[in-house]
Formats: sequence, structure tokens, C-alpha cells
Amino acid sequence: MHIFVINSGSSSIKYQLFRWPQERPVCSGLVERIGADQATITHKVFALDAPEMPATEQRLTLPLPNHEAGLREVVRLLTAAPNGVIQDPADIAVVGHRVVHGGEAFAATTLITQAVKTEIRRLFALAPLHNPANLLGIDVAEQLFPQARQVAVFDTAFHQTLPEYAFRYALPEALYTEQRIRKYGFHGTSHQYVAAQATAYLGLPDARLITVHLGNGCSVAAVRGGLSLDTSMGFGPLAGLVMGTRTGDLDPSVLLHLLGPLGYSPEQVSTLLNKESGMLGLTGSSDMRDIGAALAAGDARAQLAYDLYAYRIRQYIGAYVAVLGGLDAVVFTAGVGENDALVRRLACQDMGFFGLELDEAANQQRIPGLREISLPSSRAKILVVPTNEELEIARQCAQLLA
Ligand SMILES: Nc1ncnc2c1ncn2[C@@H]1O[C@H](COP(=O)(O)OP(=O)(O)O)[C@@H](O)[C@H]1O
Ligand SMILES: CC(=O)OP(=O)(O)O
Ligand SMILES: [Mg+2]
Repeated sequence: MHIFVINSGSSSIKYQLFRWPQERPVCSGLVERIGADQATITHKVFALDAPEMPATEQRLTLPLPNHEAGLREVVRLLTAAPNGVIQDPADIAVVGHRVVHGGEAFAATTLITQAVKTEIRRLFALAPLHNPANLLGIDVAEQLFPQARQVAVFDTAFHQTLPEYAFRYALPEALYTEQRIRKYGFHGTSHQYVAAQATAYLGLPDARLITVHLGNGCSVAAVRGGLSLDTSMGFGPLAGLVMGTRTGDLDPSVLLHLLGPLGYSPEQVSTLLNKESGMLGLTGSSDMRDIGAALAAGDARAQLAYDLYAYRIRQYIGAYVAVLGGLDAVVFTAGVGENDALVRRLACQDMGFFGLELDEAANQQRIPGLREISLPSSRAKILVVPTNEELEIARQCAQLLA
């Protein structure tokens, strides 16, 4: 059978089609810059006997006003000659959706029903960049694949193992018991996947890992024996690390000052913190490739932004060594974590105290797949592990339906 996985982001859609139970990627792709003048679709098709490297890659540039237009174009690519991979959308038995916020209602992968969609909608306010796009992806997929079973895999689910003293805030109890205000944590599918890869690589079932997911959104998790013990994002995906457009940790007094003396509305504060801050607010761009280029050209704002971004990562590594009571490896993953050697160098700087020693030559190499970038003398390893949220989502769909 075929499982199709959709990871709808705020302005992008990642997708992957798998042949199951072989776990074979049939095709994968990325729709970027949805809503901009010209969107792009990169569509890769894999050969049956060589799933490591795409056999063909197509790149399309076209206007895509919204997610629906994007997904319709993807379905056209799936079936269109000469590189079509399925005869008919009905060949897809299961569609797995990444859903960012599952609240406390969803601690596990869930078959999507009307009631599940209502709950995902109820959580819009807590993940305004994500849940609306995720629900849109579900609505469009229900239309395009009416015979398929639709399954939700929640970013929050992996972090449901946090102990209560880690997930509770020091607020009056009723705000937790009645309003469910607590830390949820996000990027769980990615943290779970790379932690499993690293644990297998190290051959340590009880490995103490700090997984550092650096994409547009960024988060750190403390993982021991495959269980999440703490993570840097909280009630919504705003807390913790500095991100592309989000602040990360911020003293709540700043919010009070914005809402009070400075006269911001709640909507303006939300836009400020979610969409106008982070690396974008510091430098004018949210894309690390642009900021890296500006830094190379001697831009002082880019230097400060890199320093601030890496400093926050170092603070969390220190904190999570304490949470784990030691450290076997730090794992870098996602767009920035897998590709930006300077971020990794700055994040691992002066960490000898924690037994972390970076091998700068290995750090600079661009090799696909899991790789070790620490020196042989390093007590804890530093790993780069490419994430594959789509494969993890497909596995969880298959487990649910088995
Ligand atoms: N070669 C690269 N060097 C530095 N940063 C990169 C590189 N490739 C991608 N990135 C960065 O990765 C980020 C996006 O990561 P990704 O994991 O795809 O995010 P998301 O899934 O949240 O959309 C962007 O900030 C982008 O600049
Ligand atoms: C939860 C989150 O921040 O996701 P993303 O990194 O895809 O924006
Ligand atoms: Mg991502």
C-alpha cells in the first residue's frame, strides 16, 4: 500500500509518498513560498532499487496563492506523465498529517474525525502559525483523497512523558486543572526520530541525549532512553531558542509593557512575537543562508544575531546536562542544524567542561547522512543526524492502523 505524508508549514508544504511496509520513499517534495508572487515546487522521484538518491528531480516555479493550490499541484505531479508514481489518487490508502499542537487531548497518533478536527481548530490560538495550515492540509487531503484514512501525528505527543515538575508552570493550580496551561513542547516527531537514530548509532539504549532541532522553528529536548524529559518550547511554539521569526525566551514583563504603556493590542503582540522577531527582527532576514552571507561580508547585526542564537543554544545544553545528570551526545538536526557549520561551531564553543570537543574539520565537511563531528577525545559525542519527520509520521500511521 501507499502512505502519503503531508507536513504543512506556515508558507511551505513538505510531502513524501512511501510504499509500505517496505518503508520505501517513492517520491518527496517541497512546496515553498506559498502566497508569494512565485512559489517553487521541488519534486523528487526515487528509483525502486536505489532509494538513497532521487532518480529524477523537477523544479517548477509558479504562482500558488494558498495551500490548496499547492496540494492540488502536488497531486497533479503524483499522477502526471512521464514521472507519475501512481495511477490514481485512490492508490493512496493512508494520508498522515503533521499537526503541531495536540494539547493534552492527543498524547498519541489519532485517526482524524470531525471531532478531532474541531479540537485542532480549538487549538489555533495556541499555535497560530501552524494549526491553521495543518487543518487546511487535512481539509484539502479529504477532498483529494476521499477514500484514504486520514491520520494526525502531533508534534506535542512525544513530550507527554515530561514529569509534572517539568511541564507545570508556577501559576495558580486552577490555570492548569481548568485551563490546561502547561508546557507541551513541539517538534516531537523530529526529536523522537533523531534520538532513535542516535541511540542506535551509539549502541546505548539508555543514551542521554540533547537533541537540537534548528529549522524555522527551533527547539531543544533532553531525551533519556528514548523518552523526552524536558524541552525548550512551552505552552505554544514561542519559548526557548531564538528562531527565524520568533523571539524564544522572553521576560513576561516585556509583554506587560507592550500591552500597557506602549498600547499594543493582543493581536499586535502576537504578530510581533511570532512573525517579526527572532533572526528577522535582529537582522532583517529570517533565512540563515542570507544571514550567513551578511556575516561573511562583515555585517555587525548578523554577527550579533549569530552570537545570540548560539548563546541561547549553549545555555540550554548546559541546563539539559543537569536535567539528564550527564551527557552521551548532542545531536544537531533540521535545516540549520544539518547545514550551518558556523552555528554548530559557536554552539559547541567552550563546552569542554561538559566533555564536548568539536572536530572543526569534520564539522566543515558536507556528507549526507548521520555523521560524527566530535574529536576522538570528546567524552560526549557531537552528531549531525538528518531528521525525517515524514518517515516517522508514516511509521506511526502504520502502527496505529496495524
Ligand atoms: N545550507 C544551509 N546553510 C544554512 N542554513 C540553511 C541551509 N539550508 C537551509 N538552511 C536553513 O534552514 C532553515 C529551514 O529549516 P527547515 O528544517 O527546513 O525548517 P522548517 O521545517 O521549520 O520549515 C532556514 O532558516 C534555512 O535558512
Ligand atoms: C512547532 C514549530 O515550530 O514548527 P516549525 O519549525 O515547522 O515552524
Ligand atoms: Mg520543520
